[in-house]
Amino acid sequence: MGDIDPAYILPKEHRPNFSTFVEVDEIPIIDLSETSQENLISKIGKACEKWGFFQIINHGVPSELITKVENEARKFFELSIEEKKKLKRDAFNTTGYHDAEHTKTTRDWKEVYDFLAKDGVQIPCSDDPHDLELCTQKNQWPQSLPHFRKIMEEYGGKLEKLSYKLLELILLSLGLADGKFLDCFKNHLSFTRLNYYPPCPFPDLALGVGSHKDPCILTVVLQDDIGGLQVKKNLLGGWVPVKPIPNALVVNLGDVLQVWSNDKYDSPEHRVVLNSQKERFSYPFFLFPGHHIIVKPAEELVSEQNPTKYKAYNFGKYYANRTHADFSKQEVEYKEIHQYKILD
Ligand SMILES: O=C(O)CCC(=O)C(=O)O
Ligand SMILES: [Fe+2]
Repeated sequence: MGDIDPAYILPKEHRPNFSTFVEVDEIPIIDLSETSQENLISKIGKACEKWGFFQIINHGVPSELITKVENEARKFFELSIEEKKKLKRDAFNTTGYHDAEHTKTTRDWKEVYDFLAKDGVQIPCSDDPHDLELCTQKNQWPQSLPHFRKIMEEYGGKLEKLSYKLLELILLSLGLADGKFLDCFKNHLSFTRLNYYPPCPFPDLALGVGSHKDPCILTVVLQDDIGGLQVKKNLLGGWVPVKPIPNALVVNLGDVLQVWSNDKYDSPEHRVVLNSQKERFSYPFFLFPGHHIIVKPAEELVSEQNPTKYKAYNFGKYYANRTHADFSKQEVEYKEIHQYKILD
């Protein structure tokens, strides 16, 4: 990555201004081994309402497994570009390797590898509401790394289970039944991602991931000790770093929870800033519903005084729109959740 490819250069107003990061360590840390379920739900509810972001400790993902994931991920990204491109993702099969993801209209300075929790699930092939064709998604594993698949499947499985537990607690914090939305997970599109952010010679012009809201239900991320993830907090005047804490996992809410909660909770904007000297790795798990799901506010949270704030939308079509926008600098920005908002 020598000469600056203009695809990476952000519009001026979106460039990171390294002098305006707000150093507060207020993003809540929640201990999942807390014995009082009531306290736990209350802490999670407060964190969701104020930040939409929190870190969890004592989450039950073994540190030996985390070390193995880190080693395998490093080996994967060190493979030759030809090897990695054998697993290249395309607009119709969204799993595997990709080095040209775009957030909004700018290319991200990163390489990714994605694998689904449920191999072989289907998503709509396009976002055209009249096109009913479905595309089958197949995981693509690197043949030259004999332990990679087993380790990654174990990690993905642990994060999936943890995500259900977090969702239950979040639903309880909203006063909803913990089993609500269970029917969403038949053929769900959840996936694990390995992110590799190489050192960047122009960290003031580009981002590892541009400012975005996750389109999923919630995200659980393991990050290394380099730092770079930031959450937007207008009240504090800008971008707040999500500080790496050894053995913690970062949790953030996605757009689906924003809609289900009828705006009681927000899916926060976040981004990843780059480092000119050091590479960074992170390993998120994104909890998604199945493509057939219609997303709309929970009826228990809608009343005459608090009417529904969103038009219902088909998750699969929304997802297909996002997936296709990942590939190029497009004229039209991808769909975002505010476009479904019912304006008063
Ligand atoms: O690298 C990270 O810490 C988070 C990346 C992220 O926000 C994403 O992949 O959606
Ligand atoms: Fe994200």
